Amino acid sequence: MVRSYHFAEPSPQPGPGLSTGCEGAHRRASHSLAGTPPRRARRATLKPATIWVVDDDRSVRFVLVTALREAGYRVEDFGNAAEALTALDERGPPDLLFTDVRMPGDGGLVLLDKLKANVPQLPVVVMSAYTDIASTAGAFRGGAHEFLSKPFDLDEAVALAARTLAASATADAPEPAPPAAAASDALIGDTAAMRTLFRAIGRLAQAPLSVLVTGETGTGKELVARALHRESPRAAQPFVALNTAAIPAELLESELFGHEAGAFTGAQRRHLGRFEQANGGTLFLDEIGDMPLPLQTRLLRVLAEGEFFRVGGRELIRVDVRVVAATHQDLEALVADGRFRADLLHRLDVVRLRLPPLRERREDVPQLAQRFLAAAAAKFQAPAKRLGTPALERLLAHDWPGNVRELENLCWRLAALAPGDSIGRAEIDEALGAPTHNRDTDAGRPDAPRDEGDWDIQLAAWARAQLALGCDAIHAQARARFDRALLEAALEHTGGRRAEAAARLGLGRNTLTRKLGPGRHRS
Ligand SMILES: Nc1ncnc2c1ncn2[C@@H]1O[C@H](COP(=O)(O)OP(=O)(O)OP(=O)(O)O)[C@@H](O)[C@H]1O
Repeated sequence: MVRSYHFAEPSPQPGPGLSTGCEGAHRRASHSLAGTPPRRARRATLKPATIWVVDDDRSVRFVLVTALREAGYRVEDFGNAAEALTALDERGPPDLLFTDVRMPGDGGLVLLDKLKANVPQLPVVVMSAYTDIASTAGAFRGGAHEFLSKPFDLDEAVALAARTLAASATADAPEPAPPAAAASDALIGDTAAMRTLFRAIGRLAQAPLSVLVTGETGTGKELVARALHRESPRAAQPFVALNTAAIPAELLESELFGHEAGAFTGAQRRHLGRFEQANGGTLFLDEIGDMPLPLQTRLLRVLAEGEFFRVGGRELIRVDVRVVAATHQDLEALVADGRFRADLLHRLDVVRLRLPPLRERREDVPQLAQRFLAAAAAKFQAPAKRLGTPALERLLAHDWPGNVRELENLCWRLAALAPGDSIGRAEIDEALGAPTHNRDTDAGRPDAPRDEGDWDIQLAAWARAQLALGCDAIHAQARARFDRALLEAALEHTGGRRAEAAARLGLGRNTLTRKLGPGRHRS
């Protein structure tokens, strides 16, 4: 059984660009410890490991401390960083420390810094409800052993404690990486898949490994590559991107490796290739699946040896470049077809990051749309347009084949073209190129474009919008609207005659009266 706790997690907060249309939106605040206790982590004969939990949220402390104690650890908890540091002076370090990031006084990252300065070997798990790249990368850069997104599954937290303690018993203290350049975090997402991705980026940014980013077009592969660079020790060096599919095959070699003057017709001057331009930094090779086979062979050699000749050159050039490759194609299928070298795939694919399509993380749509509308408004020096609930429902129902890029383009179009400050459903329909539905003018038209069978699709879209906006108890809301729609249609059909309306609906008259509630005229 999975044990979990839930508490006030920052859900995408409706900001100035969004209206919620949701009366009952509130943050959840409950926790539960019910469930099977995990196996005891230490045998009774061994001295149990000591774990400290630092968090200003009493309920988080309570559930985590209880779960860790149940697992056999000696656990102490502290409401702030200063208390933990005092205890460190008095009693020496624990074997493992969990700390929250945002706390009154010194935050968790400051505590992490102080701990790493005094007891570098102490493994620290950083916990936060804010799983963006700035937070995860900041934690790993500061020397965190692991990043735990709140709310977390308690069994997972206990298992993480066991793993960390086991690893720290054998490992040397990790070298804290030098601070990377501060930068704004452009990747938006609050779904579980994106949080997992942000944690992976935060961790991978510190490691000099090749990364293969996969995902459909427009899912943000280049943004991921930029974030990996920005948060890495290479941040002060260049980030150079090359879209393999956009360059004619015959020019690609010289684009990558450069050429000497006179190397081929038209090569009047020496040209430094992208590898040289990226020296010390990161080279992003987009659409790697489109690279011609002969060039794949050359790339493989360069990646293996770290050196190459410019086209037409005799000087051996050595570079230190981290390569991040991306593709929307199935590289394994290309390998099977003989169109991609298996050994190159293995070299590029040391770590793979998969970006989910937007339709698999629709809950991120409101936040993304809000960000894009705000960016467009800033550019146009105009107030940001707002998305009404029907518009949001329509956005949530769309499948986004072009992913985030399609949403971004749509928002810019709306910001430029939609009349008025509030964007309605019809404008989204129009911008998406779908037939325009207008409740007022379409109602009653026999040829109304609204498909009679699509109300369940619209209901699903409404539910997604409400959930994305943080509304609770939406079943009751939906049922009330469902009943109202049926009752009103039936009463309209029977000219207001309740008995007949009830019969046509297959309801008892009393049930219909109850559902109509007080204040309805009797017929
Ligand atoms: N998570 C995100 N948060 C904010 N903006 C995003 C996000 N993902 C993508 N974008 C925006 O969407 C657009 C497309 O992103 P990007 O170019 O990184 O996608 P891609 O997967 O590399 O696309 P392609 O495969 O077509 O090259 C960019 O303008 C980018 O800023």
